Amino acid sequence: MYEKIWRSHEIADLGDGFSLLHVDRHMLHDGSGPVLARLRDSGRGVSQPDLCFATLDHVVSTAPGRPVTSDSRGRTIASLRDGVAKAGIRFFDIGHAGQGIVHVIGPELGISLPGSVVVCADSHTCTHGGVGAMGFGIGSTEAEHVLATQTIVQAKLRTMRITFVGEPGEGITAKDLILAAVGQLGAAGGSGYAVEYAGNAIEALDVEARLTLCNLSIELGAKVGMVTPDEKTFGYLSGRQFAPKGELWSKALAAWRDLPSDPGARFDAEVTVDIAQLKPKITWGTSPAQVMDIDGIVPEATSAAHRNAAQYMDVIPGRALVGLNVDWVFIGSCTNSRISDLRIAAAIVKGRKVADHVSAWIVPGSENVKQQAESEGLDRIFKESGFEWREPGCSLCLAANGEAVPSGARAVSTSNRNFVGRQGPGARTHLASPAIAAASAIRGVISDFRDMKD
Ligand SMILES: CC(C)[C@H](C(=O)O)[C@@H](O)C(=O)O
Ligand code: SF4
Repeated sequence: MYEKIWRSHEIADLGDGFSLLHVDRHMLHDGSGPVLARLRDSGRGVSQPDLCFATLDHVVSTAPGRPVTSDSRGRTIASLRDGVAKAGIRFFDIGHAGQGIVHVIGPELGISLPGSVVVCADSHTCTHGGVGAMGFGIGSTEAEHVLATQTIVQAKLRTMRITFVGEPGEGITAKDLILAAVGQLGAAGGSGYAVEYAGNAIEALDVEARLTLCNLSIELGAKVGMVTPDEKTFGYLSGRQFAPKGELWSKALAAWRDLPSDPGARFDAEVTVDIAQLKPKITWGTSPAQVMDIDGIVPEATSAAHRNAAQYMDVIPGRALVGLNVDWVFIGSCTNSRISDLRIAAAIVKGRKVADHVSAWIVPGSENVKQQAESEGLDRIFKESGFEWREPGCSLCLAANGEAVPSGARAVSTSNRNFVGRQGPGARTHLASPAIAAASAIRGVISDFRDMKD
């Protein structure tokens, strides 16, 4: 599939493994203002503004009323607004339909399509592979090149297929599958590869779960992660705002049906992940690869890095995580902030109260997710139980917006990175699924959720 998409976008073979590729969709976020300004200052224009889509997500406040939380953030926001207005780029501003985390709105609005090349100056652009797009993160110089030419120079990646074997057990979600893969392969195990996820368990996932799965490809080191588009994908995209319509839709469908890897296709690497005995996962350390079963024990230290991670996280090798006091719970981010994630969390939270000492936030991934959740009454369920119901954005995922987990506090977070200081200086992050996060908010300690469903 990667080869097919590559070939259909290759404009020129530049030698030494590099090619010039056509870019179908360029997503911009609030880091993109300076790139637009540089392009302007160099006297060049945006070649195809219709193929660019901009939103605000990283630095905007998710508090009601959207306060501007610092002068520099205010300037960042103003710079994007100014840049997209001058370039004539479609822009989803805060408070407007369509706004949200860049990797949530791409698929949701039908901007990212099967077989398309989607780029964004953001490492989690691999997320768009959940609908069968070849999405990858680029640097800001590359983004400038894309704006000027709607093309990009890339080196072809090697291909890896990760096949999940076995039937997933009770309560296993896409987050658990991908954390298991990251744990097995390591944080650099997919480095240099475009990954295709395969197996019955992947086919059984709904489209939003496939987006969650592909989202953590970069935590494997893989720039690209994809799931074969199928009837579920087409059903999901049909009728979305920017998806093709009418005759174009029929033509697109015919092309998309040719995308799956041919039977017998050879991959540079084949990996299997056995999920027959898989348990819901949670990270104990400061890398997404430092992951364990929710009912397991923190592994014994094998290296200085391991000891440092355990020390930073204030966890003890050989002991359980379940039962450890939790101060913060964050349900959000481009990993797990879609409507299906909020429904899972709401089912656990309903009729229960968040523990008194826990600050618990729900940050919907987009305006559309927020509105859908409100139309289903999920916001009331969350608010009545003591969660904060926030505006869409990256929020506590990276703490670049005036929102942070305090130093020394322990958070259960549905995001994708648990690096030192990621959610705020000194903050301790355990990555897990929305179900584990919701259960932990209610009990006030790290919790399994499998005994909590109604
Ligand atoms: C700020 C942005 C460039 C960054 C990324 O590239 O991924 C962020 O989204 C992240 O998740 O760390
Ligand atoms: S939600 Fe987090 S991971 Fe996703 S784009 Fe925003 S900061 Fe990056």
